[in-house]
Amino acid sequence: MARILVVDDEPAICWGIEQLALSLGHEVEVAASAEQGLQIAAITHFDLLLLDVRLPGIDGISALPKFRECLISAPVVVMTAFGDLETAVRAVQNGAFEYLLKPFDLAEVRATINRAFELPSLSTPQAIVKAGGAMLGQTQGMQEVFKRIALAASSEVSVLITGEQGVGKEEAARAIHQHSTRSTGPFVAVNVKALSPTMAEAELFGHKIGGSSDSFPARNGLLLEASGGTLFLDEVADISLPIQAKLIRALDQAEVIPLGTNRPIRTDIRVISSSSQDLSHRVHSGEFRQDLCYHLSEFEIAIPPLRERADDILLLAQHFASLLAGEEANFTKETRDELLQRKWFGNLDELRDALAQALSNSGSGRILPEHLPAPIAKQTDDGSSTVATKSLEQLARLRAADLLGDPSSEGLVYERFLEEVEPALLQSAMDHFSNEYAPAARALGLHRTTLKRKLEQYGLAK
Ligand SMILES: Nc1ncnc2c1ncn2[C@@H]1O[C@H](COP(=O)(O)OP(=O)(O)OP(=O)(O)O)[C@@H](O)[C@H]1O
Repeated sequence: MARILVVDDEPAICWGIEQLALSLGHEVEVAASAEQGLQIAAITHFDLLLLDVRLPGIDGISALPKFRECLISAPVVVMTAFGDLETAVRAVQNGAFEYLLKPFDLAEVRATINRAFELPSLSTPQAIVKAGGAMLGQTQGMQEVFKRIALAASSEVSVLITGEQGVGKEEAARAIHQHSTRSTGPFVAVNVKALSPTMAEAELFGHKIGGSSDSFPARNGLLLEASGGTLFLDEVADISLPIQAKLIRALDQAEVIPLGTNRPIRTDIRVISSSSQDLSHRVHSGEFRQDLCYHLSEFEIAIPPLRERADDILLLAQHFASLLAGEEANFTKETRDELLQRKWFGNLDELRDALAQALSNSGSGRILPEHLPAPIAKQTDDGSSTVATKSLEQLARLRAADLLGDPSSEGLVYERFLEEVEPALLQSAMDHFSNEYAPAARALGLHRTTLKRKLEQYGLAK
């Protein structure tokens, strides 16, 4: 049995947690403000504190250091409905071991209480955290990411960040570095895909040119450059097996042996990696070393694709447009609807690029749907691409905008537009029905002679 203090000004939340904790066999006291909670904590021993952020009087995070003095090593769970990266980092910095996002269900609270008493290795935050962080997100999915970034920043464990291309993996890695004790050291990002196969080893581990075999390398290599800071291995799944073997050795021993030398040099690096592929699949298929996979993924952060955090789309669109144009963009209702209904298979990269193009097409800050480029197609497993919903409509809009803006098309826009799309449709129908007019005409809903005439007109008749 443990003693739990719940500080929240919402009686219903206190009651719910109290009932749950009692059913788990714990004792509970509740307080409606930080001040009241501190008075109770000063005279009673507690094993766990559940602390709300928004409270009347002192807010929960500002009160955390005082609670820490009373509670000494007891874990603290911060509860908030207003999580952003900054809140998460401050919570961890001030001694919280986890935070719960409101609204939460009781199963989550139960799991959190149980975890608190297990005291995982990340429970002792050590970071002196810098303020700042340019990552935006108000959806549950991103709040969870912020929480995990904050936890990762407070420790030295290796981190594997997973997610589709363009979801913000590098941004997350930078945030971890920036909020960690290594923030004054270098952040060295290695784009593994871009490493030339022949030079990869030299680029990573350094090399010397000529001279005696134990002289200092002529080039330091990226691992040494990252010493004292963070090494970010972008798309780590693409590292070749021979380099994987050298890398695991370097990380295990905390030293590198530059090419052409036999003298190991000590390193002090924290590794963060990213992958848009499932690393465990690569392990199973023998393309990735299991020991390296373990070494790199002591802690994992999965960033959801943009289409699964639709409530962040407009926030991010406005953010990118302001960054690009230097002022707030004006999205019409149709544009907002269009932004919201797209799948964004290229994630934030696609959103940012689409806005850059839209701003240039619009010539002003007022962005209409036809200013946006066609959506990126989704890659299927066989490498081919399926056109994303509405991309045809978008292409049509773009082409229509071109024709409408061309004075030589005056009075001919409809005809020219049809001339561009009709042949493809007619030809597809003919191909599908092995050049037989009757079934093709039936499927198209045209008279047979009309189909024949149109095919002749476009020079497609057989
Ligand atoms: N939460 C966020 N808030 C604001 N901007 C973000 C956020 N996440 C990412 N970005 C921006 O979105 C773009 C894509 O992010 P990033 O390069 O980190 O993605 P990635 O997953 O590493 O991409 P890739 O798989 O192509 O390497 C960058 O311009 C980055 O600054």
